[in-house]
Amino acid sequence: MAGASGYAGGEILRLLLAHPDLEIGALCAASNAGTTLGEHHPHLVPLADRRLEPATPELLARHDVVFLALPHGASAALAAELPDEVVVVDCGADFRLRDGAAWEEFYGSPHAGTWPYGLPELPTVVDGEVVKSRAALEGSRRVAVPGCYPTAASIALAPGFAAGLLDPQDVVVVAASGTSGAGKSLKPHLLGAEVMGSMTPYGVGGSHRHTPEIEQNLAALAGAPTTLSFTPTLAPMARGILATCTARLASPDTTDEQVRAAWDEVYRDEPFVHLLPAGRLPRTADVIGSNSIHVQVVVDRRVGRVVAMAAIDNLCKGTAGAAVQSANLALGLPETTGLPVVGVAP
Ligand SMILES: NC(=O)C1=CN([C@@H]2O[C@H](COP(=O)(O)OP(=O)(O)OC[C@H]3O[C@@H](n4cnc5c(N)ncnc54)[C@H](OP(=O)(O)O)[C@@H]3O)[C@@H](O)[C@H]2O)C=CC1
Ligand SMILES: CC(=O)N[C@@H](CCC(=O)OP(=O)(O)O)C(=O)O
Repeated sequence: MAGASGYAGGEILRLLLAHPDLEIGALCAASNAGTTLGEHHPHLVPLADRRLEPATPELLARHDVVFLALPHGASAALAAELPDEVVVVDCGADFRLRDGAAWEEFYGSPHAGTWPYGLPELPTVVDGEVVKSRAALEGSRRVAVPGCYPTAASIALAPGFAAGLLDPQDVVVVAASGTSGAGKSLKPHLLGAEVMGSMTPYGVGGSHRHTPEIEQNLAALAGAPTTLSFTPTLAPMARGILATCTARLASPDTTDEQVRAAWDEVYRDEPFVHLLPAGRLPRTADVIGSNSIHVQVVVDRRVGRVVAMAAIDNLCKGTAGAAVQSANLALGLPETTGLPVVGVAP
């Protein structure tokens, strides 16, 4: 694994320590190569004395599966040097977008390509048919793990687009994230004094790089371009994302029962997506430490909009859990192997 000293890398290792079929190989980093894992992740007790090594393709290529948990742009160069037969699971953004122009606009560098999208339970359209994204992950040697906000927002809204109930124009997503979403490197706006007791919007005005990723996921289902207003917000908590998403009903005649049935049909058999009983609302506190997504959907009849909400742990289902779930599919293992459905509460 590369990026072992970071937040996403640490969470992947926490999950792998409980995985019955995967053995943890080399632990790699960059500036922290030579230090022990325990200096960065004291909670990973069984691995505390393991020394971090430089992330070279030669070392990583000796593994059956390589998890890359690196800053954007660093994965593509490393992945290009790994053999085709190695399963490479990239937690970064490098291979998530299909539209190269959107990549260049939001990331400001040349587009590296597109890999199967590591959100197995997301419905998508292939050859005119709605299928789950897991189909493309089974046996794949490459996986692009989604961004954390796109995971929450896409799962919240997808059933409405899959069933043709929603208007793809004027979709609005406002989502709050814990600060671990920003990674471990020092950033002045993430100092305790800045974050504690305060919520702050950022990436406003359509500038956040997850905007085209959410649009891509929804447009695939809507069969038409989607226009999205996305506003992320920093919340004073370490983990968790709550996405509150609204979209116009395509027809005012759509009943509440039809809306609920559409969401129920898509997620009824999903082990990690839980459509909450009517009246209960998703809370980040209920999913921390788990690979679960809690979803609720209601109709705001006054304005003819659906309000779809999802809560995830950004580090688990939002990154590391999706990475391990996708690796399971790539390797032909049961998809849920080693992944917690139950969180830590209160
Ligand atoms: N945090 C989250 O909630 C989510 C994160 N992700 C994605 O996961 C990836 C990792 O994020 P996160 O763990 O938060 O980031 P961190 O900043 O916490 O960790 C980054 C890791 O990458 C290593 N690294 C940095 N540059 C290089 C390089 N050039 N070559 C090899 N290793 C390098 C660092 O090593 P060192 O310590 O030695 O510098 C560190 O281990 C990112 O792409 C992020 O977007 C995706 C979804 C959610
Ligand atoms: C709170 C916070 O800063 N969150 C990160 C998103 C983290 C993530 O999932 O995204 P990537 O994998 O695309 O980096 C951000 O807004 O940049």
